[in-house]
Amino acid sequence: MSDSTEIVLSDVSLRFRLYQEKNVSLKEKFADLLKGRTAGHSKEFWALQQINLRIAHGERVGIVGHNGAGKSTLLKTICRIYEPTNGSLQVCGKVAPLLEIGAGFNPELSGRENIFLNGAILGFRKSELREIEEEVVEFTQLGDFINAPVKYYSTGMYMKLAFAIATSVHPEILILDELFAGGDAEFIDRAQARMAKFVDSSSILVFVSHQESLVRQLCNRVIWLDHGRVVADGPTSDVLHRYLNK
Ligand SMILES: Nc1ncnc2c1ncn2[C@@H]1O[C@H](COP(=O)(O)OP(=O)(O)OP(=O)(O)O)[C@@H](O)[C@H]1O
Repeated sequence: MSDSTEIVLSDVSLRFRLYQEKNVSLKEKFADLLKGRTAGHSKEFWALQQINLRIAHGERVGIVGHNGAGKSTLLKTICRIYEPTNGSLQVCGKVAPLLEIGAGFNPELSGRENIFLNGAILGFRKSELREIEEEVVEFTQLGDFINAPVKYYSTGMYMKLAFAIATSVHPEILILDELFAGGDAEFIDRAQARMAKFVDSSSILVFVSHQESLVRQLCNRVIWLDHGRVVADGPTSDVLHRYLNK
């Protein structure tokens, strides 16, 4: 694992266009046409605004903020699912995103087959995946369900499999969104222990959560987002203290 693993965002802003359903009269349509405006009304919305961040090797970063603050959008931008509208992004290191349960899974394939599919999407070779296959199966504790199509899995079962894959292939950068939502208490305990091991291998972790205790436990740095802007960035206890007493 290289020491140069890092994520750098320079002045990153991201704009969404919200298309609005609106009943437009024939007269308005005609006026739009004459003025050269296209049909359909859109409103611009800046989900991220001038974000400057450097996340270095060994950092475990928690992202906190109100609903709609831009946390998931920030993760998706780091994973290159969204292209910044302005600014630039540099990511050095292999990224394993664990963003939406079931993303990168084929519902018709079994859990075991999805280890290979999901692993390949994460950029790992078949031989590397064969080495981790049994360990992943064991961690999920899915029993015979591992050979059943994942379309029959519950949310919690999906999550066990997705989490086990993402944390067994030893990515340099692990990106997690609300990781433990839907998991049972026993799984959460085992997942946290596994996570601590992953974090000890000194990669980068970027973790979005509304669960203060998890952020406190896993992260050594916290970024507080508010309406798409960074309002605080620093040691976990300092930023959480400010965030919780806002
Ligand atoms: N694809 C999209 N198109 C348009 N708007 C979007 C899109 N994705 C997110 N948004 C909007 O961008 C804003 C930020 O959303 P985001 O999901 O990043 O928030 P969040 O901080 O993760 O919220 P939560 O804590 O509720 O998960 C919200 O207002 C959301 O409605």
